[in-house]
Amino acid sequence: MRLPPAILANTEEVLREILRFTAPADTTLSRYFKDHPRLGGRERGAIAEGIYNVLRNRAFFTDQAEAGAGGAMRRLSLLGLADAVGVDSLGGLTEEETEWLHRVLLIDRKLMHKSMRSNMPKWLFEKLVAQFGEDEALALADALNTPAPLDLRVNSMKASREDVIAELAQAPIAADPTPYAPLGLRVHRKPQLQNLPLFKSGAIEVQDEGSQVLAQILGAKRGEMVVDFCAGAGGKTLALGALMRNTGRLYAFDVSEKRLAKLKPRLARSGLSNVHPVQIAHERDAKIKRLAGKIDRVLVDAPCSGMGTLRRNPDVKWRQQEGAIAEMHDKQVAILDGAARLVKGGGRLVYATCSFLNEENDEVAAQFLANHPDFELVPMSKVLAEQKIELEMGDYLKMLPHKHQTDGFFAAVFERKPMVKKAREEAGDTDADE
Ligand SMILES: C[S@@+](CC[C@H](N)C(=O)[O-])C[C@H]1O[C@@H](n2cnc3c(N)ncnc32)[C@H](O)[C@@H]1O
Repeated sequence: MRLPPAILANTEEVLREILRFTAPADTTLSRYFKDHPRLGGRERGAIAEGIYNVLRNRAFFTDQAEAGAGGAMRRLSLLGLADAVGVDSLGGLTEEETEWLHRVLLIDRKLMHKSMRSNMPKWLFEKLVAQFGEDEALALADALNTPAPLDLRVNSMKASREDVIAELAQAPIAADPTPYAPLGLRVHRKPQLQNLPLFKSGAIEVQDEGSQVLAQILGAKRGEMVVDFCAGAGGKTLALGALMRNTGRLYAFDVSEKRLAKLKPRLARSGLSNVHPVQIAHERDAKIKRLAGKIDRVLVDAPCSGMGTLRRNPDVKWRQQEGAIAEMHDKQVAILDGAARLVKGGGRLVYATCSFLNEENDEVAAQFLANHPDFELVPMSKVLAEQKIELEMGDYLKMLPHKHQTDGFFAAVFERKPMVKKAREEAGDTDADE
């Protein structure tokens, strides 16, 4: 059955708002759907997919939509929708539009000029080419412009991976174990999960496999003191709490009250009682000082450009300004510095981002090591071997969608050298005499 012609007007309306780039696309889209309760599930799905297709392919679609009948916004919306559901599923098209859409969608995008094929702002593609070389930059751009699969993390406090696969099969939802994350599942298609008993009981959470690997490499163990310094809504906090088998103490710090509030219902579902959410004002907050030199493992999942998540948030590449990356770098260095004070001698600090840009990754790690002779790098190959994760890496973790089918993630692991009493006192450890 064809989609009603009205969804074209809906798509145009919301696309016009999203392309102003004053708010994240998913926020604008959710608000639009809330304001239009009569739109059905199928219509919502098509509008959302159409919009995301435009954001993914904006350079190519804009070029194609420049000439022709009707307004440019209508032509962009048509391209997004047709790419999502097929030309023949759209109602209310003129003959000319139908013919034009068929023609454009047949273009082999692999043969286009590289900057057009990348569908990225020029500055970003140039950074990618400088970092990866042209061939790999294009492979990465292609992967970033493809929708992400749906990954789940099994909450080991509530079920095993095998239990969940069997229960999902009853729904019936097919899922396979992920190759790297020991508790991950990759679901075929994208079914609604919110109403499944497995979800309501906290046995599963939606989480990209790369994000799961990040939590795993912190190596948090039973009974330890752990800090998730940039916990946000707690994606990694929940994974860490389960890895600690709900023992020890896990502090979930963040500057955002709103994000920490979103952690609360997830915590309730998870069954974890070892998590302590704490809102901090900044990375030098006095609440942190009290724990200086006492923590076994600290995760800094730093605020970043989010470029690694373009498969899910394709608007980020258009919203982010080149100059913001350098500012981000300075912020990341400052947060890592603040968090490092917490780590005890022999303890570990993990710096992570969901970006593939060297300025936010390798360069932050190098600067940290240069400024902190009391920390040394633990090569990622060693960390992964400890965790029995079969992934080939050098010094750092660099997960990339075209290589690992995950979002883009970076991580570096640092270990604090054993501290003598004076160093402990300087770190603010008031129990240094013990
Ligand atoms: C990448 S997000 C964290 C995502 C989260 N760890 C997860 O797995 O869902 C980065 C977080 O850092 C927080 N943040 C920003 N500045 C901070 C600071 N100075 N200290 C602590 N957290 C900060 C942001 O509010 C945001 O929630």
